[in-house]
This record gives sequence, structure tokens and C-alpha cells, in this order.
Amino acid sequence: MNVSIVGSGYVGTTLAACLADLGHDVVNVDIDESTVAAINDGDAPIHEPGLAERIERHAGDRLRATTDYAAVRETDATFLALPTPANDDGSNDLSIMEAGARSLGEVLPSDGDHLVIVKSTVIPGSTEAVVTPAIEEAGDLAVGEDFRIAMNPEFLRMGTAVADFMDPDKIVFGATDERAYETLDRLYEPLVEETGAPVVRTGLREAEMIKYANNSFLATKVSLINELGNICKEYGVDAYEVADAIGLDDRIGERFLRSGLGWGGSCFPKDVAALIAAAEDADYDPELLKAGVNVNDRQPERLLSLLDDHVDVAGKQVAVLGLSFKPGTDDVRGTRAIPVIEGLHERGADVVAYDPVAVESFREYAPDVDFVAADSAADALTGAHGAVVVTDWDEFAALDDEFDEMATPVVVDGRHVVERRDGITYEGLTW
Ligand SMILES: NC(=O)c1ccc[n+]([C@@H]2O[C@H](COP(=O)([O-])OP(=O)(O)OC[C@H]3O[C@@H](n4cnc5c(N)ncnc54)[C@H](O)[C@@H]3O)[C@@H](O)[C@H]2O)c1
Ligand SMILES: O=c1ccn([C@@H]2O[C@H](COP(=O)(O)OP(=O)(O)O[C@H]3O[C@H](CO)[C@@H](O)[C@H](O)[C@H]3O)[C@@H](O)[C@H]2O)c(=O)[nH]1
Repeated sequence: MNVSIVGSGYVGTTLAACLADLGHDVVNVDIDESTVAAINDGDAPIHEPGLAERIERHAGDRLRATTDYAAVRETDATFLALPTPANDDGSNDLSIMEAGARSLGEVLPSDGDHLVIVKSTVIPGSTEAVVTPAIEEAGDLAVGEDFRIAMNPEFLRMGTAVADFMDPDKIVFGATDERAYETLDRLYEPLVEETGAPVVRTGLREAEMIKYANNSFLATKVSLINELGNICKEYGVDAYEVADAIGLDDRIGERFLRSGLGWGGSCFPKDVAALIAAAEDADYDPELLKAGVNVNDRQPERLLSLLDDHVDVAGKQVAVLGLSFKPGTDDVRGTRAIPVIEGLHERGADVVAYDPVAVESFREYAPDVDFVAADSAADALTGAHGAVVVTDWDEFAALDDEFDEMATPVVVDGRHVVERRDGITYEGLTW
């Protein structure tokens, strides 16, 4: 099929490269000229394992990019993979989606066949109440007659985007008419044949809600294991053995049970906040979701209070190991490193931080959060009176003699990665 994708960020670029790999002809439409140029040059505009090879393989052949929305006219279906950030009150900001939908409406063919597919994460009702009217008004078109609409949420994770897309746990099709489902079936047929992934056919609002339910469930699951881990810590119980054991119960499942410093990223914080705001907008008080956020917000201070138990850090160097929100990415959106570093500053500490890839992106994202960047974990640790582990990078698990260079070897591990050893005072956040 001929497919266009509006928005070429983490989701749009991954989707484009993977659909090209599955045999479709794909065009990316983006307002960012450098992104467009990168794809046309056969380069990946973002770093994701497996992405660069796919773009290099298909660019100039089955994959191209443009800033010109008119390219959608040559295609059978268009995905909208645009950002849906949070407003100040946490609610879903749909202004970029609306602008993209209007630009699309201005050029969309009115042949009645073209399928517009909302890929972005949007609050239930948005596809019908915001995206569809924006297309209709901009192009003087009528949904169901001139074009069709569907919602197909995305569940890929950063750092494993390509692998997740190519081997999904499920594929969700939200639509209101049979022809829309059939187009989606044709688009995903090679993937479904290859992987046997279950396809869920549902309504537009249900598809929108499945995405929020998925992320809220997982974020709350992590907060629940963090709460249990905090209690374990108080009673001297190994929280990780407890998690491994409860995970053997199929009803609980072993994944997303790693307790520690909590969740960050571009999705969990934003999506849970948006669902809370949407619930409150409907006069429902989402107590459990709010509790999950509160537990998450408390973890950095718990980490620092464990450090306080061993050392007064005022005027002393403290090493922060890890800045990205999780390993395998330089993404720092929602990273726990920010409250951790701010808490250290409040205590009067001098922060020396190390991250294998995320120093630059952190400086850009949080220019007011001051620290000295170290070239290695060893450099950050040398002379430090305490160390805190923020991100579970593999290389931190290999640290050993490096701790001997600390002024006082107190290590507070927010991610359960550092090996306990003689000669260091070790505190795990939850064990
Ligand atoms: N990042 C993830 O892991 C992930 C996973 C699942 C779902 N999502 C959801 O997918 C959506 C997109 O997220 P993302 O992380 O890919 O965003 P992103 O910020 O990485 O990329 C968005 C792209 O849209 C482009 N853009 C902005 N306005 C435009 C316009 N008017 N016309 C054309 N292009 C425009 C930007 O230049 C950018 O390249 C969001 O709703 C997000 O919540 C993200
Ligand atoms: O057991 C766990 C698992 C995760 N985390 C933390 O949770 C956050 C999110 O991790 P992860 O889900 O791996 O990363 P994302 O790339 O943010 O992916 C989530 O958000 C995406 C965007 O919506 C969805 O598509 C994915 O399905 C969903 O997992 C990170 O800070 C992790 O450190 C834990 O603390 N313990």
C-alpha cells in the first residue's frame, strides 16, 4: 500500500521504517527540514536500535520524506503521529494535532477511500470531536463520505521501538465502519502473518482509552511495587525476591515489577496526568491514579533521606550516576535525575553527574539544573562523599574498585544495579 505519516518523531519514524520493511511505500511528512533531509539521506533522525539500518535500506526506494503535505494525495492512508503534550494542568494539549489535521484536510483527496489514522495518544472522544472536524472544516469534507477515520494506538517503548513495533503484544484498531478495519487489516497483514499478534477490533473511543489504560496500569503497577518495596525496606525484607515470587503468579506477571526510583519518560507522566485531568473534568475523582503519582513523586526524597542517614552532604561532592529516564536512551523527559539533583542542591551538595549518553540532552532540557559533568562514573566517584544511582545503565553494575576512590564510600542505589561489596556502605532504595 501507499502510506503517508504526518509527524516523523520517535513514533512516526519508527512506523515509517517498519512499514517500509513490511513492503509498503511510505512517505513521511514533517515540518522539520532537518528531519526530512536526514530520512532522504538515508539517516535516522533519532537514535533507536535497528532504525538506521532500515532507513538506509529503504530511503530513496520505498521510503521518502517531505515537508509538503500534498504528498498524502498519492497515498491510500495517512497516519497522524504528532505530539500531544500536556497543558499546565496536565490535560491533553491537542493544538498540534488540530493544526496537523487542518493541514491534512486542506490537501486530502475526497475520493471517499482515504483512511486517516490517529496514531498519537489522545483522550477518548478527541478523534471524533477534534481531529475529524478539523479535517472536515479545512477541506470542506465529510467523514464517511469523502474520507474515513480510524484510531490505532502505539505501544512501543523508547530504546526498543523497532523491536516492539515488529513484535507487538497486540494491535488495536478503533473504527466505526468495516472499510476502515479492512484498510487497517491490509496495512498490518504482513506483521500479523509474521508474528501472529492478536488484533483487537474496537470503537474509536475504546482504542483511545486502551492506550491510556495500558500506560496508567503499568505506571500504577510500578508505583505499587515501589510502595511494597518501601515497606520491605522498613522491615529488612528483600523486595526483589518478593517481586520475583509474586511475578510467578500469572495474574500478576513478572514484568514492570522492578522497584526503585520510579517512572519518568515522555509518556507515563504525561499520560497519567492527562487521564487524571480528563477524569476530574468528568467529575470523577481518580484516587488510585493520583496515589500512584504521589508514590512516584516521593521516591527521590526517600532516596536522599537514605543518603542523609550516612552523610551530611552540605559543601561536599556527591556523584549522580545516570541522567536519562531509563537506560538505552538519551531521553531525559520526566527523568528522576531532576528531583534528585535539586534535592542535593537543597542540602548544599556539589553535584558531579555522569551519564554515558544523556549529558547534552539533559543540559538542553533542564538548563537551570546545575552540575559538573564527569567523563566517566570513575571520575564522578573520585573524591565524592556519597553516590546515588538514578538510571540502571549496565555499566554501573560493573563498578567495583572505582568506589575505593570516594572520600566516604556511601552508595544509595535507586535502581538495584550496584553490587554490594566490602568497603562500601550500600543502601538500596527498596532493599
Ligand atoms: N515516544 C514514544 O515512546 C511513544 C510511544 C507511543 C505513543 N506515543 C505518542 O505518539 C505521539 C507522537 O510522539 P513522538 O514521541 O513520536 O513525538 P516526537 O516529538 O518525537 O515527534 C513529533 C514530530 O512531529 C513533527 N511535527 C510537529 N508539528 C507538526 C506539524 N504540524 N506537521 C507535521 N509534523 C509536525 C515534529 O517536527 C516531530 O518530528 C504522541 O501522542 C505520544 O504520546 C509516543
Ligand atoms: O519495572 C519497572 C519498569 C519500568 N520502570 C520505569 O518506568 C519508566 C517507563 O519505562 P518504559 O515503559 O520501559 O519506557 P517508555 O519508553 O516510557 O514506554 C512506555 O510509554 C510508551 C509511550 O506511551 C508506551 O508506548 C510503552 O508501552 C510504555 O511502556 C522508566 O522510567 C523506567 O525506569 C520502573 O521503574 N520499573
